[in-house]
Amino acid sequence: MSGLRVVEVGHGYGAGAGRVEVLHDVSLAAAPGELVALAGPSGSGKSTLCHLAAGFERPDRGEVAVDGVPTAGVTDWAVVAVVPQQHGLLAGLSVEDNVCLPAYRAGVDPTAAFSALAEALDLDAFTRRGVRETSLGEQQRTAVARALVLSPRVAVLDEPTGHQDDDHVTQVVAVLAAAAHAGSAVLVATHDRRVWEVADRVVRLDEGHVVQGRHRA
Ligand SMILES: Nc1ncnc2c1ncn2[C@@H]1O[C@H](COP(=O)(O)OP(=O)(O)OP(=O)(O)O)[C@@H](O)[C@H]1O
Repeated sequence: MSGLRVVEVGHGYGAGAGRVEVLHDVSLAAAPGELVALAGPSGSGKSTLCHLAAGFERPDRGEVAVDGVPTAGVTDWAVVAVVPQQHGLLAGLSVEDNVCLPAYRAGVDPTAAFSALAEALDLDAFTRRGVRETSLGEQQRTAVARALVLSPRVAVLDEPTGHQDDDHVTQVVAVLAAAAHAGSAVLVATHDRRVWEVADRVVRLDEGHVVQGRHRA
């Protein structure tokens, strides 16, 4: 199956008595063109699942793959791109260079994608500024733009609206929906109902178990 596939994943941290089992037999999928929201209480395992989906870690058990290839071996942001909870921007670079970095690395001209994302995410007023001289919300939107600049096959976003006001939440949600509409498989870990409302599916985690899925009415 194409897109993101998580099959019977178990994952934890530490060893011996201090071992914490975080994910238990978790399966989910995001097909190309689908926006899947990952919901659940704090500590339920959303970020852990995002890390695995992004390929930052290899699952202890089960499989996490994009188009059949384990994400842990994928470094190409045209295949899997991510917005980590802490954004992961390069502090020494401008907003524009952060957004365009995946394109520079891939040898792709980012001009058209950058200007569309900068306008859609209200970055235009500070694109030449260093990211250190921008607000946390601006940094978060910069990280969203960076994840989408190559129109990745899979985009994984951890709480991408957490630092946004209402108007900017609307912009981020619209950009994520547009990315899915354009063919990306989009996985969004979020407490934000406004993301759940546009999602094709909401997968809920509780203590590392999938407890329900909801198809949009
Ligand atoms: N490196 C680690 N070592 C040990 N335990 C960890 C580690 N990372 C996460 N955990 C634990 O795993 C559990 C799940 O954490 P995770 O960050 O995935 O939850 P979350 O659902 O994203 O929470 P939040 O909504 O607060 O961001 C928590 O109990 C957390 O303390």
